[in-house]
Amino acid sequence: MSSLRHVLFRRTTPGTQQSTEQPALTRSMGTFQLSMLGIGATVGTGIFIVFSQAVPVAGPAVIWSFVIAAVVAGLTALCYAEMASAIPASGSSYSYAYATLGEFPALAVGACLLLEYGVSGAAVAVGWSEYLNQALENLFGVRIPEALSSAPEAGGVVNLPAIALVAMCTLLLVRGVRESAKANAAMVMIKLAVLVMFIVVGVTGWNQDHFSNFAPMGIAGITGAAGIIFFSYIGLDAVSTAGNEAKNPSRTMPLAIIITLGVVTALYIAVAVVAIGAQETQAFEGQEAGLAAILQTVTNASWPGTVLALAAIVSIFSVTLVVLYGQTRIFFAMSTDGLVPPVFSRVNARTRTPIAGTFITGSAVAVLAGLLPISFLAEMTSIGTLVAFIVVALAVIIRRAQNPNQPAPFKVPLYPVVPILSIIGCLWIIKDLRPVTLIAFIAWLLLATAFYFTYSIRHSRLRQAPAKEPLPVP
Ligand SMILES: NC(=[NH2+])NCCC[C@H](N)C(=O)O
Repeated sequence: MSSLRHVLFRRTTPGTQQSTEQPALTRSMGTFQLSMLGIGATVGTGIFIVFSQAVPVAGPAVIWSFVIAAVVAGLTALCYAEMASAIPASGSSYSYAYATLGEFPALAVGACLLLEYGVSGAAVAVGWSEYLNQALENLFGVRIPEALSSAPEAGGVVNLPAIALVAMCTLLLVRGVRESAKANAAMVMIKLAVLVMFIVVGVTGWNQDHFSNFAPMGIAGITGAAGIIFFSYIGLDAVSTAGNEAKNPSRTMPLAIIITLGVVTALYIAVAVVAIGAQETQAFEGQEAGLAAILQTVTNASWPGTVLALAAIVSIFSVTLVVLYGQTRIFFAMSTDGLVPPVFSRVNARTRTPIAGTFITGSAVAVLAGLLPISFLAEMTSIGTLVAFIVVALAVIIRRAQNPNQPAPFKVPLYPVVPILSIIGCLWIIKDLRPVTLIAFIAWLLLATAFYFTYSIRHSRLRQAPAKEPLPVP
């Protein structure tokens, strides 16, 4: 029994395992590209659609909901920043769990990340076809037939646009990380520009009266809406999947996480203030293209609808790209540790990308996006993400306890308040998830456990080269 425990919790320093004979990933991303990666993953469809759900719950005080959600996400972001600086590997929270908790918990976190990245990438790609159709209709008056633009569960045959989007991202990722990062940065600039445009144009419709009945649903309304809004802040952690491809990662990764947090928070809160100022509260409920409708009212023109639909297309493209990137790098990390097959860490000498692993990941995500009942899986991405967040906050505490003298270039302020509040914040959002989601999540973890005992335990790198002592964690 104690030997099984020894196996399950065996651990080592990640990032040390890249073999020297094989081609490795290259370090080409600096602070700017890494920040673009973080913003690319975070600013998605959430900010474009969240008001119709959140404003009816909180009223104009939704502004405070945005602040609260930012604080919860920010606490987590700080924990990620510390771990990214201490353990600059590519596997995000998987790698942090591997170094602090051991192999089996790390595999379970890997399963959570598969929900946060792979599955949520598919869910995001599904949303893309709707925006594509909206833009096609606005611009040319045509739509892709229902049968070819929605999955069987939604009354179609196959969701071709979703598959095409995943295919484009896959091809881009295969070409090289520098090319992908450049394309992503361009798309991020476009989506940021459109949100800034919303703020500048929207503020001209300012009406102080919209703030009069400020918090009709009180504190409960404000916190309830914060839970809904939290989704919009997910993605700050994507920076931590780039450890092996960042220049000077211990410094640039925490910096990029904090820059992402700052930019996204400032932008979201400004968008919220302007949206409330420009439109009376009652109008938000049930409003489909919320931000577009606000600008159309303010300008009395129809162009904002088209611009925002195009922005959503670009925005989702970059989310899908970054999320798919993250998934391939998480698999890369797991593969170098021997927990998933070696094909995921085979790097092509010319492109310096894990080509085969990227194609396998892309194909699986494409199938999910094109055919499967994604709405159900999408609910599970939230819990997978939140559990991964909790593990990172725990990892901060455990790492400091295990290696009190080991410096991390970035340390969370107010330790241990920040990681503890981060855990409480995540639990507080989990508590509102539906019970069925929790049950499905546990089933998913059991599946991962079965995989561990049939594959990982026998192929683990730590089995092949058993360490007498667990190596010290940096
Ligand atoms: N890693 C992820 N799960 N990214 C998707 C995050 C969604 C993004 N925050 C949005 O507002 O649309």
